[in-house]
Amino acid sequence: MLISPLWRPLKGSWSTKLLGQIRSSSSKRWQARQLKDQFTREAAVQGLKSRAAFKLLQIDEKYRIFKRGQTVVDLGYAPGSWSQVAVNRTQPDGRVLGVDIIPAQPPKGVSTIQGNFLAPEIQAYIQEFLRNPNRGRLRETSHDSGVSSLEPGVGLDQEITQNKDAEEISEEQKKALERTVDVVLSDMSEPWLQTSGFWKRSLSNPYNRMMNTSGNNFRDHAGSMDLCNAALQFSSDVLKIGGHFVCKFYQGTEDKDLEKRLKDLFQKVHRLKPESSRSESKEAFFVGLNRKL
Ligand SMILES: C[S@@+](CC[C@H](N)C(=O)[O-])C[C@H]1O[C@@H](n2cnc3c(N)ncnc32)[C@H](O)[C@@H]1O
Repeated sequence: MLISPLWRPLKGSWSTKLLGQIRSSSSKRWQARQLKDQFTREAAVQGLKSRAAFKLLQIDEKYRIFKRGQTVVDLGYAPGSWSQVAVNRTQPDGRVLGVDIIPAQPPKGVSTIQGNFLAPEIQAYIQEFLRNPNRGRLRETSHDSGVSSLEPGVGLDQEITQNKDAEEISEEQKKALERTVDVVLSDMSEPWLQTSGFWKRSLSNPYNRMMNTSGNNFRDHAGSMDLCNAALQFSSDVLKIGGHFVCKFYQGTEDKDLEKRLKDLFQKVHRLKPESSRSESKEAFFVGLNRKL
């Protein structure tokens, strides 16, 4: 898998430098405009599918959610900048699975499923995909023997498999065996039906096909709560112990309940609004760190 050298720097990375430049500017209005424009421009320069990448990069800089070799599920991946970040941070032996309701060109190194995440049959399909820890994982090319597959994930799963007396594993342990995911990301926003641009048959710019928010705060909030709750329920089924969760939501009356549910599943829960998130928007993020037992 080839990733542009511009992707490499992890320390003092683009977003940090960019934020430094932005903070030093004088006029607030100008600052806000710069922020918007600079992140958009920088995304294009870095070959990122959208400026949304910087939100995840800032979250990762703060909480270090990614590690090499992880399995990451990116819910609502299109056009794909979060998946690009996940591939970059987990390479060379990680795997990233993106799910989206709209068709979009999969970013390099990402396996994708097109479907409505809220549909039980789509979730069953995703879980079936994830059950095999090697499915969707890039194979490394060895110089001597051509292609070699990577070892399956280790940890609790392996421990249980090794210690198990086939008939004696409990229901809890069976469920734990099914958990192969290290990080669940959800940037899902309720999609709105396409109203223009039908002539454009674009997979590389799915934003031409659907908008992300309605402009109605209550509607955006309610829709995002449904999507976040579904992502959280899914995480409780697939996330390994110690795994992490990031979800975007639109702030409103129900977000405290969501935060409570997150606290039941994770050791630490943070609520934040990264600087690359547009200030006029009601969007914010929850980060759940270290899934409990
Ligand atoms: C803000 S965009 C995601 C941007 C992405 N994180 C990136 O960095 O490029 C939100 C995505 O969520 C998707 N989405 C919304 N509801 C969904 C659902 N029920 N199932 C799957 N995808 C959904 C939309 O189609 C849209 O592509």
